[in-house]
Amino acid sequence: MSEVTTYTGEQIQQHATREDIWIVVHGKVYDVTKFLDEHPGGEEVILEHAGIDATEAFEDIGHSDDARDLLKDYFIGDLEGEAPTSVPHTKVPDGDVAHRQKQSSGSWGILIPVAVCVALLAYKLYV
Ligand code: HEM
Repeated sequence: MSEVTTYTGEQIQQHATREDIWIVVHGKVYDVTKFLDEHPGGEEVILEHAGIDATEAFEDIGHSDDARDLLKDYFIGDLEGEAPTSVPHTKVPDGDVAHRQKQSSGSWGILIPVAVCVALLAYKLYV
């Protein structure tokens, strides 16, 4: 009898990106990274459940028996403990956020001295 690997909710949450995506359906863990492109319902609906429990969504659609059979191809192990219902971190990488903040403060950083210079020039010219 072969042992089935088990994964905790925390481990599953680590796999929540397009390049590495796990979902939970009925207490089983699936690595659907390679299936994203092939999903007849589109990748967006699967991405929405990246790293979390997708059982309800999977059942709500009323997937066919073929779809249920397909699940087996992506099975990697059983869920241990509670299924995650959300991913703790934002899907936007930290670097991106930092980059955007830097950019906006950068443009203000230039605008303020320019405004001061213009005001000084205007003062010198007209007073
Ligand atoms: C590994 C997991 C999944 C597999 C293997 C799978 C498989 C499939 C398959 C084979 C179909 C074609 C219709 C059918 O045979 O039922 C389908 C359609 C669809 N799936 Fe999935 N699916 C998965 C996960 C999900 C999830 C998590 C959602 C979330 C809502 C979802 C939403 C849909 C939708 C909206 C359609 C289109 C239904 C339609 O156009 O009638 N699927 N899926």
